[in-house]
Amino acid sequence: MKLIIEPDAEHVATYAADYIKKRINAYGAGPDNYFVLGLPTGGTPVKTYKKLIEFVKAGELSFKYVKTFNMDEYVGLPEDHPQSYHTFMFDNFFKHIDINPANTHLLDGNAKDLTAECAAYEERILVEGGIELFLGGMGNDGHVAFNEPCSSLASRTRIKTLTSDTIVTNSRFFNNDVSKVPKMSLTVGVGTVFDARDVLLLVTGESKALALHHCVEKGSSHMWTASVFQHHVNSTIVCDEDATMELKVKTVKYFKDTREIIEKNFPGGQ
Ligand SMILES: N[C@@H]1[C@@H](O)[C@H](O)[C@@H](COP(=O)(O)O)O[C@@H]1O
Repeated sequence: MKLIIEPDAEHVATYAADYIKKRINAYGAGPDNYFVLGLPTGGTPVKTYKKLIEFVKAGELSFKYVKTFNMDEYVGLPEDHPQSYHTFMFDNFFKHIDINPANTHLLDGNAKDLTAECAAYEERILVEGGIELFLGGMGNDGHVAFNEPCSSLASRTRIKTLTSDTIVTNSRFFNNDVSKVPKMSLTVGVGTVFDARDVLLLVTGESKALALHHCVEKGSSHMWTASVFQHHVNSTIVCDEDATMELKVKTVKYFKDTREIIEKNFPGGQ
């Protein structure tokens, strides 16, 4: 697992958007070769989406041959609810770029058979050849997608009950009224994200510092599900300085030095 430390959230977004642009452009996507991109919701990726939109408007990037799979969705929230992840993705990203809506995939939290919906989602990802790059965020408790603490690190797409911590945290999007936050979600599993050929997680702000410490400096554990990416051959966390507050000075120095040496001498190295 690589750790890239940027000064602030704006630079994290710049790094992430540049990374995604380079990966898509280098892939040589075309009608017979779609780039499959996994996407998150949450406050953290919004700045990255803005920068990707700017690239599309400037003609530097196209989503014509990109297919997307979102990480998760609330159960029982109407698709057109202002806080559904369907609405979030459309408003913050899809409506501004040149993607064919048929190529965007989100779990249906109102499906009659939620278990079948999850199985079909896994199947769809396989049919598309797997996910090339999964962009993600991280919860304050180190969760990835809605894989709350104690989720199996091998889990697949499924129904997941939210912890009270996540419900309270997400109540900021529901007028701070916890009673309005759905208690269940559909989410890709930790294993589903792990299967992506490339994983890029964005972590900003001091509220994520303890989670970052556990995911980078402690052992991999189902208590901090994003820690599993320690075992991934091609995973990167991009964080800001505020998120490093709980890391050892030695760890921060190592990753900063490594980055400098690599960028100078071995571009593309680990
Ligand atoms: N399901 C989402 C996650 O995918 C996201 O990473 C997390 C953190 O969100 P934020 O970026 O707003 O801190 O929130 C929710 O739990």
